[in-house]
Amino acid sequence: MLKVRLKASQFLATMYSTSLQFNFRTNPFLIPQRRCLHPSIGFFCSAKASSSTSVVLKRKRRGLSSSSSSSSYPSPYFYQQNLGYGRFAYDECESASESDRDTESSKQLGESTLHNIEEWRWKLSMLMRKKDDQEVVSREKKDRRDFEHISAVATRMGLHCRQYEKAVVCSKVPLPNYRPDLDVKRPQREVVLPYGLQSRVGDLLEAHLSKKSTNKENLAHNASLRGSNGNNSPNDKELYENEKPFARSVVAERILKRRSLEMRNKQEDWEGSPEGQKMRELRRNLPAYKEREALLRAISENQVVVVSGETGCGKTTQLPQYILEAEIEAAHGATCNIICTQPRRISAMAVAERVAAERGENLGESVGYKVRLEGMRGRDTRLLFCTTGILLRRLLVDRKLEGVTHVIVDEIHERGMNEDFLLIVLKDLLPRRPELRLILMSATLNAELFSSYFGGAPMIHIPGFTYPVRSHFLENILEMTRYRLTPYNQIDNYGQDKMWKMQKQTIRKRKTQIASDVEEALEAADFGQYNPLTRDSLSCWNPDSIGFNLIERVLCHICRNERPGAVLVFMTGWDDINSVKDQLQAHPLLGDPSRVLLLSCHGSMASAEQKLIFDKPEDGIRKIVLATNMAETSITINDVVFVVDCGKAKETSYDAINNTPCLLPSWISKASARQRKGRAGRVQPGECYHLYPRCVYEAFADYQLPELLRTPLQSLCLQIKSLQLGSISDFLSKAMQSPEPLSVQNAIDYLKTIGALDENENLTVLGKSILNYMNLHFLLRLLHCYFGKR
Ligand SMILES: Nc1ncnc2c1ncn2[C@@H]1O[C@H](COP(=O)(O)OP(=O)(O)OP(=O)(O)O)[C@@H](O)[C@H]1O
Repeated sequence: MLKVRLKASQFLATMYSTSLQFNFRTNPFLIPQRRCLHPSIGFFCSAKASSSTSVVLKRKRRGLSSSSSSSSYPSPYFYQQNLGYGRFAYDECESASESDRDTESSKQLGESTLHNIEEWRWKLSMLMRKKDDQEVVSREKKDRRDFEHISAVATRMGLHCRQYEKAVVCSKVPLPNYRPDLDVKRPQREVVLPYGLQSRVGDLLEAHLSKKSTNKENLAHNASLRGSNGNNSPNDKELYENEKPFARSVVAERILKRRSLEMRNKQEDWEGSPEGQKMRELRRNLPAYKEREALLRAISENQVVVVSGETGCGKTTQLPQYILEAEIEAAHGATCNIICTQPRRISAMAVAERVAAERGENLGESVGYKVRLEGMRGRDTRLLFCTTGILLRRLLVDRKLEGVTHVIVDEIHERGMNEDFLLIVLKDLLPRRPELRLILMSATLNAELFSSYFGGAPMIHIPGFTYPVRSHFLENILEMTRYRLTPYNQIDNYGQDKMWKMQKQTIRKRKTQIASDVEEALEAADFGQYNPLTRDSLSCWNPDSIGFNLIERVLCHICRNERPGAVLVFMTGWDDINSVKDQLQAHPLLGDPSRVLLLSCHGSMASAEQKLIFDKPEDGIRKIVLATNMAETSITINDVVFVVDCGKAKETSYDAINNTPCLLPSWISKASARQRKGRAGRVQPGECYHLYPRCVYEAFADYQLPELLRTPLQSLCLQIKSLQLGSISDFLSKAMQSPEPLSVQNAIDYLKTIGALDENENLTVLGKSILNYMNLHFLLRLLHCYFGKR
């Protein structure tokens, strides 16, 4: 017994170190739908208004008339609508790679913490400029002096500013004494209804209302008949009961037909308008357009189609739109229901926004999105962009995806855990839903693998299109910048956390296969054609460091010598981003807010903050975005001309020495490097600076190993049981690339030995506690992120 307990506690410790990974990435189902964790954690209590730092409410875009609010405070209805309460049923967990958030630097006693007043000025001037936006909400910790500072800036700009407990609001309209949406003591909570129930209630209500009016007409008609024919006609009850099934289906049909025709008229109006024609012209220039008919034909003739499209070809923004347009043209707009999954929140939101704009609509009309804690979807939304986790969560309560006509899974080449899980579940579903269409989209050319998994599904390839993007590898960068690498200028400075991070840098040195390949490639490389300084530098290049100083030098080079345009820097995680940002802020050029706007983009940031990366800075200011691999796929930042790629991303792997799983930076794949490069050149020519030599790039794997194969199996098995996906080995054997059966069996045996699974492979109380413990750790981590405490 003692032995078992000991093992269980060891296991818990192991889980503790990895729980974030599994809660976020692998198990979107585990997060309770009730999201209010603690009254003081505003961002968990509601949707939009709950972002941790700033939120911009868009009034007009959500269909509120501007007249109702030009001078007065918005009604509670406004907040109800704008905050998205009760509108969406599904929630999603955050991916681990996006969630490793570090603490904010601690405050100095008695000193104002408002180190980012320039950022505030910029945010407020953006607010002034955007006529659709009404206010900025910040939940960062502030004291009275900070508030006064912000309030003074806002007042000078003619804005209204108020503090509601921990939140500060700057608004174009006068603010009330009390804001229910910012009340952390009595937070408004989202009422979560399962999707199926929501739509059933909607349909029943609609049918009921239409039937009521039909019945009224019939009753009037019968009354007149009775008046003339005496008592020979059927009584009212009989009439009502006989009519019921007939009326319901006919009424529903009529409503759907009417809506479909309305959608078609609206689409035709837009296509005929000058703006619509201009947009059409732009869209026609994308390579996907040439394949439009072939794609639509393949989709109508086959249940599964695999589309491989290189970066910039238009697969993400165009293909879902082609299906929607075709359905609307065929007057089936109101009956189609297309779901397109994206691996990340930011891409789901940004793509939905772009597609809505291409259709001349506001978000929430025919195109919407749903991501963790927020979304925008209306009655007529027929094309919904959501994260993979959201769809998985829906599948848990709506196993047949009732009403859904098309599922599009984008960026499947990334082979994240959620995507692989989703494919197993969808493959199971297809025979039970023969009319459902599944379209798999991959950015790169590994379509055969997916096609054979789905029984030889047809493949369509779309060539990519980007404006020319020049690649510069480390050797060229060193020549260009004349920067000299020494053993001493490659130690990344993580500020306060230096000791801890230094240990982490040592851990990085433990060799993985790819690290050995990189070393071999470096040994075999011949840099003979480069000048001696460059050769010296290359000989002491440290592949284990991210290279903060080199990044600084490259950014300086771009700012001083290159044409205007934003820079997107790919880092590995929140800790790197923060440390580099601190370093850059201390630099005379890069830290000068009148010349450089420094922004970060990371998975644990609020969506409103993430979206700032799409805004254009003022003329003469260069935008530099420090992002994780979350900005790698599907998004287009219009003004990005330069990409800086550190060549690494965080991924789960085993620390073989401690025998614990961990999330550590490792080399990316060639596919990822191409995707990173592809973020430049989407609307104009660009440059990509890879901070590693070309020979290292050649040593990269073509694709990253699927997360399913990198993830520790014990926790994976527990996840499968908690999701009620049947026998663990049966489920895993259905994966596109399943783990070794022996390893699966060992993991199951281990879980049985410690008592997490019983003899029949059911979760025991201990197993459930482990999962809850993992959730608890997840919550602690969130609290830690929110309050900035270690
Ligand atoms: N927000 C935007 N603003 C301007 N142009 C855009 C925007 N979004 C997309 N585009 C244009 O549409 C093209 C296709 O974008 P899309 O996201 O569909 O590409 P993709 O084929 O999915 O590539 P990737 O997988 O690399 O994201 C872009 O290269 C760009 O020219």
